[in-house]
Amino acid sequence: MDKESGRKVARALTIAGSDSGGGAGIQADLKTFQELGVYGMSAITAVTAQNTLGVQAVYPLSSEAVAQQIRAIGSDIGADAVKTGMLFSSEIILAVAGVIQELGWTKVVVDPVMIAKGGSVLLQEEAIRALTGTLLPLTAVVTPNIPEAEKLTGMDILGRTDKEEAARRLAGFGAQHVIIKGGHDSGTEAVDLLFDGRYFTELASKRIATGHTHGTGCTFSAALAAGLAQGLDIESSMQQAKAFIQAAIEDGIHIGGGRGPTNHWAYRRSRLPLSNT
Ligand SMILES: Nc1ncnc2c1ncn2[C@@H]1O[C@H](COP(=O)(O)OP(=O)(O)OP(=O)(O)O)[C@@H](O)[C@H]1O
Ligand SMILES: Cc1ncc(CO)c(N)n1
Repeated sequence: MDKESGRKVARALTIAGSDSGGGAGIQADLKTFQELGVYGMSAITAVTAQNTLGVQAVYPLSSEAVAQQIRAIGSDIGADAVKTGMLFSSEIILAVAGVIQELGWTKVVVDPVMIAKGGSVLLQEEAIRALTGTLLPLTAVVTPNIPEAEKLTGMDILGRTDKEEAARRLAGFGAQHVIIKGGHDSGTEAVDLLFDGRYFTELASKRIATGHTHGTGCTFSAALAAGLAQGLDIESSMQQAKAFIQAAIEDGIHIGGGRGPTNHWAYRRSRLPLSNT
């Protein structure tokens, strides 16, 4: 609660890696929270030296440093929703899961970031078991892209039936909801599949032909967490997140010599009333 205005302020925390280029990771998450009117906070897991051309170096923090940042927030400010992004190692995953449990947070969005679009490793191979074994049981929504869903479940995903089976397996690890994202699919639409443990719902949008897709997954999961922080249910949060990322991709920012970032202010601008001037 803001004591002076008496208004309740929605608060969201991202636990993720820093992208020096500003298009993905912590930077994308905080921009997204801000654009959606949510107070953003961060616990940094690793610093990456990164730009539109790729990841040049990764410097992970100690699991203690990560846990302390989260506890600092939990013991004072609090968070209405949390998202995780790049977690890098099993030590960091175990620490994050431990503190989330300690603080009793339930609106937890897990984006199981593994490999950057340029191919750099953002999650060590041996950490996959820690993710499925300790973090997914605490998760309200897990948001893998197709290669991540394949890795987590150990199965190939070739079509809709496989996607459904993978979603069931991810729910089997304890995630309450699963969204398998369709950015890596072929086809004229980008179709995201939501599974709530019983039913499947699809959310499709026109696939945009663009090279400016750096940070799409981070931005989508941050928008999802922002919606949950604001008290929306999972389906409404997903609709808002899909509209947010669609606008951000459509209006990509043309900077750098490689895969450019999306435009985090495009959604707000698309909703502004037209001026008469
Ligand atoms: N070209 C596109 N056109 C429209 N929507 C897209 C496109 N690419 C991705 N999306 C949407 O963006 C969101 C993120 O999906 P995507 O599969 O790209 O995530 P990701 O691979 O995890 O991203 P990242 O590389 O940042 O980790 C989803 O809602 C997806 O449907
Ligand atoms: C720090 C960071 N997190 C996530 C991604 C995935 O987009 C990235 N490239 N960098």
